[in-house]
Parts: sequence; C-alpha cells; structure tokens
Amino acid sequence: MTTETTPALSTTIPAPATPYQEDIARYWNNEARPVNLRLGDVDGLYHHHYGIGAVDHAALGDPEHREYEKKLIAELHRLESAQAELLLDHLGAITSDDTLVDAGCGRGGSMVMAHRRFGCRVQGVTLSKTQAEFGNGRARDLRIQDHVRSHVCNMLDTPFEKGSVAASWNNESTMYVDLHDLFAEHSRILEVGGRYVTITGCWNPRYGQPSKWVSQINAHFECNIHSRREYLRAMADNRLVPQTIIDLTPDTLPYWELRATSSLVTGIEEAFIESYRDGSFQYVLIAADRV
Ligand SMILES: C[S@@+](CC[C@H](N)C(=O)[O-])C[C@H]1O[C@@H](n2cnc3c(N)ncnc32)[C@H](O)[C@@H]1O
Ligand SMILES: CC(C)=CCC/C(C)=C/COP(=O)(O)OP(=O)(O)O
Ligand SMILES: [Mg+2]
Repeated sequence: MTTETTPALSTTIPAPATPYQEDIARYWNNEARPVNLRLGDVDGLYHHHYGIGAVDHAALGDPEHREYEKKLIAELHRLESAQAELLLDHLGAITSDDTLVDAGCGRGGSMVMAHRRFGCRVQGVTLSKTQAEFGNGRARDLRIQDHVRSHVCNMLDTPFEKGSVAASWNNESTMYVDLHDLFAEHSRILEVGGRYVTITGCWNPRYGQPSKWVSQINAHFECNIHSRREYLRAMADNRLVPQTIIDLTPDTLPYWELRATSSLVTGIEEAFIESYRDGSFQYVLIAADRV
C-alpha cells in the first residue's frame, strides 16, 4: 500500500468521532511539555511514552556538575528510546516490503525507529493535527516521507485495507479507546499470522479496582486505564492470541525515580511511582499473533 495510490490516506481528515475524541484531539494539539520536547531535541526522536531499563549513573556523573541536567535529559530519553526498541523487538520478522501501523502515533518517534530498523513503510494515526504535521515534518527533514507518514485519523476506523498490514502496535495509546473496538480494528487490518504489540499501563485485577493513583493518572491525562484482564479478554474475542506478556513494572520504576529528581517534573511522577510500588498498576508489554 502506498499513500499515493490510497487517496483515503490524507492528512486532512474527518472530525473526531465523539465529543470525547474532540477533547483528546484538543489536548494533544495543545501539548508542548518540556519533558517531551527537550528529550526529543536530544536526537530528533520525539516520544510520548515512558522509559525502561537501568539508569546509567556513570554517564550521569556528579549532580553538582553544570552539565548534569543536560545529561539527565539525555538519560531519560535513552530509556524512552529503549522502551520503543523493546516494542519493535516483538514485531516479528518484518521486511522492507511490509507496511506497519502505529495506532496513536504521537509525534512519530517510534515510526522513525521502525523504518530505520526494517526499511519498511510505516503509517501512523493520531487524533491530533498538530502531531501529524509534526511527524510528517520530521519525516520530510529525514527524507523518509515516502515511507513514514502520519494521518489525522481515528484508530478505531482506519482506511487501511483488510489484511494489508504485517504488524501493528499501540504504544501507550490504548487507554483512550474501548479495547473491543480497538482490537477488532487491528484484527481487520492485520494479515493472518501478523503481529500486534502493545506497551501500556493497566490496573491490576489482583488489587481489586483502580486505586486512587490510577484514578489520578486518568484525570491527569483525560484517559481511561483498562485492567490487565480486560486486555486479555478483548484480544481473545478478536483473534489476537498473546504470544508474550512481560511485566515491565520493575524496569520502568528507575525511569520514574530519576524523572522525579529532574527540573522537568510534571506532577504526575508520584502517582506512577506509588501505584507501581503498591501493585495497583502495572506496566506491561503484550505481543499477540493474529490467528
Ligand atoms: C500518550 S500518546 C502516545 C504516542 C506514541 N504512541 C508514542 O509512543 O510516542 C497517545 C496518542 O494516542 C492518540 N490517540 C488517542 N485516541 C486516539 C484515537 N481514537 N485515534 C487515534 N489516535 C488516538 C493521541 O492522539 C496521541 O497521539
Ligand atoms: C502508561 C500510561 C497510563 C500512559 C498514559 C498515556 C500517556 C499520556 C503517556 C505519555 O505521554 P507523554 O510523554 O506526553 O506524558 P508526559 O508529559 O508525562 O511525559
Ligand atoms: Mg513524556
């Protein structure tokens, strides 16, 4: 599939489908937090997701040093890119002829990484015109606009043809939609044997109900965090069979503990740290086969 032969894939798009989606489009159109832009400026990969892995304290050096804040930003960014690399690790054997779909693509950092790794075409959808234009601007700057393209489009109702996509993913974007509707759409566009991957925060059914911290995160981002149980049920109902499930909670805590010490804090750090520690919230990767 190419954007040239698919007129439906335009950046000028239909209005969001619901008043809630209008709110979310507005939210991301207006978002310009330094914690995202300054990290993206490190190497031009702009992410709206969190990090994983151990903090490299040797690279950070002395907190009193005048370059420390710059090193801290680079380190947080390194951990966020490591998160995206892990997601790409689970997409399976992708060739340069394949098309991938990033559902809820943000400013497009993961799409650029996917194209660099596989040489393939990557189509992203976001509700935000600002984000799509930003991502397309980056793709032009990098001269990969013929392979990497962002669209203003609802991920529940995409223009991609049935069975045309080798792999698709949601990186921290499932908490804005109904999971049954979402997985029905991934299942439709994926080829049989294709791979779906998500990295997401979910509430832990073992805790009982969403904790006050989870409710705080929902209010902060105007989202609706689902339970782990709901993911598995909605996948099973939509021909997506989990192949790998990884609890990334211990791997993401160092990122949050480091972020909490930076000048770029946004006020949501305590809710993530406390909910990961009390077990009410989990950071997970789920990779599923489309059967
Ligand atoms: C937290 S950001 C994640 C961005 C990106 N996946 C990343 O890792 O940098 C959430 C994204 O989901 C998108 N989103 C939320 N609801 C959506 C919907 N119904 N259709 C398309 N995109 C949606 C937002 O526009 C935003 O780009
Ligand atoms: C894991 C969960 C529940 C994620 C909610 C979705 C979300 C807003 C992710 C990060 O976006 P961001 O990078 O724009 O946020 P921040 O400004 O906090 O870095
Ligand atoms: Mg961020």
